[in-house]
Amino acid sequence: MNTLVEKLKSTVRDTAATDIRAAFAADPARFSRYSLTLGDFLFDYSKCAVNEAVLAGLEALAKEAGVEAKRDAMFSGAVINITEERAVLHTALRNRANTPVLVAGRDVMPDVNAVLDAMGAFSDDIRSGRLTGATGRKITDVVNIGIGGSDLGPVMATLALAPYHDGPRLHFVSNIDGAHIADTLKLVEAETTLFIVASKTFTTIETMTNAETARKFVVGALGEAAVGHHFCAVSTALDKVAAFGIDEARVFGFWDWVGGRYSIWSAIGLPLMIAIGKEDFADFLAGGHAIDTHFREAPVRENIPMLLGLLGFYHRNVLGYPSRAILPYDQRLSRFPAYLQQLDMESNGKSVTMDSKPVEGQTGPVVWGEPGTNGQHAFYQLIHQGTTIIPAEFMIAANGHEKELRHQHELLISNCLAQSEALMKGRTLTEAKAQLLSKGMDPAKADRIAPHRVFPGNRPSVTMVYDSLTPFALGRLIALYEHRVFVEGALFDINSFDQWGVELGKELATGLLPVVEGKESAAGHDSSTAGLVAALLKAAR
Ligand SMILES: O=P(O)(O)OC[C@H]1O[C@H](O)[C@H](O)[C@@H](O)[C@@H]1O
Repeated sequence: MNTLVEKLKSTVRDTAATDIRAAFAADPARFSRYSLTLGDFLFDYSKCAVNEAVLAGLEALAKEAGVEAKRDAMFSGAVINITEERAVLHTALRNRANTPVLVAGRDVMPDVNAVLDAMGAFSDDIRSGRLTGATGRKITDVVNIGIGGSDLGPVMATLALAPYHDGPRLHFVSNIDGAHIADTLKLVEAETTLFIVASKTFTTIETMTNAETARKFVVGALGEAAVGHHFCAVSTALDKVAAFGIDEARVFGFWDWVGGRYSIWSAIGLPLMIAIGKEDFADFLAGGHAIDTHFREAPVRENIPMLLGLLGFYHRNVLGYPSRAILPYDQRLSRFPAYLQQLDMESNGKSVTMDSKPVEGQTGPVVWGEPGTNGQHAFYQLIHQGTTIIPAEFMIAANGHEKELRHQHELLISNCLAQSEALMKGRTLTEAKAQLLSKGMDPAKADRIAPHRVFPGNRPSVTMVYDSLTPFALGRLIALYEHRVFVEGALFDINSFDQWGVELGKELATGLLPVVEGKESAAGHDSSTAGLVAALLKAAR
């Protein structure tokens, strides 16, 4: 692998691959050469530092890392999450072809379909008012209590699909900060609210604590007997749910082969289904399935998730770029960067190989972003002129949902395209100076100012275009990123499906609680931690 990476570095130098501007000037067919379509989805990677030699090098890397074989192992239900000894089969949840998917020799599709049917029936009942609160009033508000993978997906997708939202209002509580649930409870009435307690493990302290607070809210307003009418749960730990007192008929299960950050397709998607209805939810699943089929079948050079993953690896390990920006020109995708932070950084923020050795080279980059055009007025300065090169990933719909505001959508499109063009083209010193002189500036001043107005250019980006942000398009986009993360993890030779890095902080927080409560001394903690505890206790009222 290392030899191939080194070879690719020389290829980049020898072929001047990073001079993207020159590559465009030399090849009028560059866009058609380095873009792909899948239905109404267009993936343009021509503004990256690639050429035939680089792509051949990346293909060789994929071969050496056995990416295709690893992909096939995932889809076939192999235990690829080796530290937790689990298969990785979120793809089964959106397997609309309904072909058998075997886990330890048993087809899981009947169970998947049974839960989907149960979710559909429950969601229909809530949306139609057949299922009411304890006093017979219709449910008008649903509060999802969950965190991480049990929150970010539903939050992101519900916002993304706002034009399809015709069910009850949705609210999301995740943070242990009492402000989150307190502010949310002010917006709802106990009589007309359904709480979904969403937790894969049903042990997560934030979720369990917020659920208890919600329970008190319901009991305080309507009495203990009302709890059954106002709560339901989503979990893999059915025994623990029973202990919380939620009726079995209101528990929607999923399985240990669904990772938290890959669980939007499972019963964790229940709030989304209640918002948009089961038919639109099925379209969302179908979008994910379309990408699965493409990922499994298309050869590497025509495979969008494969190329996106290879480009990610290339940017990180060959060109040395430490982060990537996710820039949706789609206001309703405003939580997509946050969603991808968990998907990508929790999956690929690792330092140990599948053979339990330290990784050589770099693993996952820092992932961040904001919707355009807001970002343009904030951090794009650094992307254009800073000393760090940040590959940008733009996404834009051909059509907004607001037909009457087409003019605004045209402005949005022109801004999106202008940014990637500016990043690639840049502005030379000569151009900058000529522009100032043409405005009548005196030459000495122009000499002084022009360097500040230079844009280096050759800054890479990909652009993804889709017809409009439908449930299908959203499902496709999420699955595309899931598989890109898979491809990068396969190239890094790490386990993308565990998350031990979140454990230490949790353990220490548990140990610190009695200290913060003033029940135990801070002895044994470092002086900073002890000093901070003392200051907070002193100020506590
Ligand atoms: O769904 P839960 O079991 O409550 O877990 C919620 C989240 O917490 C954990 O700390 C993990 O880092 C996440 O991957 C997970 O999504």
